[in-house]
Amino acid sequence: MSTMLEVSGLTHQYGRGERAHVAVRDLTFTIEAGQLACIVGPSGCGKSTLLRCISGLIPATGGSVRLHGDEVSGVPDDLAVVFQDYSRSLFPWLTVAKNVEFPLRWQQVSKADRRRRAAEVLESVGLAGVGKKYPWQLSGGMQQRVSIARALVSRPALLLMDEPFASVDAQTRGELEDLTRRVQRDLGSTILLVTHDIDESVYLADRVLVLSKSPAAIVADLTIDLPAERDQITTRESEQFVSLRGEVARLLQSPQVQRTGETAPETPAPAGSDAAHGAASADAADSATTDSAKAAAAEAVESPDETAASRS
Ligand SMILES: Nc1ncnc2c1ncn2[C@@H]1O[C@H](COP(=O)(O)OP(=O)(O)OP(=O)(O)O)[C@@H](O)[C@H]1O
Repeated sequence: MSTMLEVSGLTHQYGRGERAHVAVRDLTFTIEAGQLACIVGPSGCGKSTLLRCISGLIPATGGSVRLHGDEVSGVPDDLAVVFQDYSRSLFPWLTVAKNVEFPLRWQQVSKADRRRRAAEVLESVGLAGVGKKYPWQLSGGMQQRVSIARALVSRPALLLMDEPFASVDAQTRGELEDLTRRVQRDLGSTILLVTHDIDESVYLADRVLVLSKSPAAIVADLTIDLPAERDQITTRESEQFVSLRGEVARLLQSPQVQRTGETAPETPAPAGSDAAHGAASADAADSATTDSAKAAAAEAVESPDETAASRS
């Protein structure tokens, strides 16, 4: 697998002087082409800031981001973002088809090709035949499908998703999760998705990165070795799923996460170094990441006082 995204020593500080706030500090990791990685972490730890830096919407104040080897400085053409708030992402005065075609207007794509590609991608997200409607004529879940279609129409090298299913009901959320995995498999997309939902991260991902409190540091990088074919009922009932979700939940309560990145240990060797630099085999990375998770979980169980103290 080739490296799609390389984040090295990424730091972002909002403001200056006394008002300065370091949201992420010295983050290093890579995402391989075709991977679906999820980021989880406490509220306010810097997840959205990280995605904004990766997408070039805001500049890093330290370190670098590379997309297939090219340094990101501004929003790359072959990167797309899906935000939580679909109602503010779509243009209400444009039809669904025109919304989806929109990113292609700035590319050398003929009108006929734009129409064909929009229709194809709408079909791939289960919205064949709704191109002539307006976004406000659709349900919330359908509108988010339109946002996903619009993100996919330009065949991005990297798709970033920031809490994409947080504003829809539980059943729609499950459908959109399955859609995301299907799209990733069918199109070979590389996806980095932020979520607050532990179960969702395990269900969706090939890999889960757990961040500490702000400024975010990577506390664990877990390989999710569930079977590729996943099902909302049987996968979530499986022993492997329950064990993995427990591992992520314990990590999120561990002192390592509850400390801020100021005091957290450096990016853990398991995934931050080996997997990140492609130096280790998948098996080695897998066992190492699991070990780091177990160590953090053990720490959480063994030092409840410290956990409580660090939360206060
Ligand atoms: N434009 C901004 N100016 C100043 N500080 C900001 C700005 N945006 C975010 N922050 C601060 O940076 C920190 C990280 O914010 P960010 O939104 O990245 O966290 P998050 O993990 O995505 O949060 P949540 O999980 O609640 O969505 C927070 O303390 C936040 O208050």
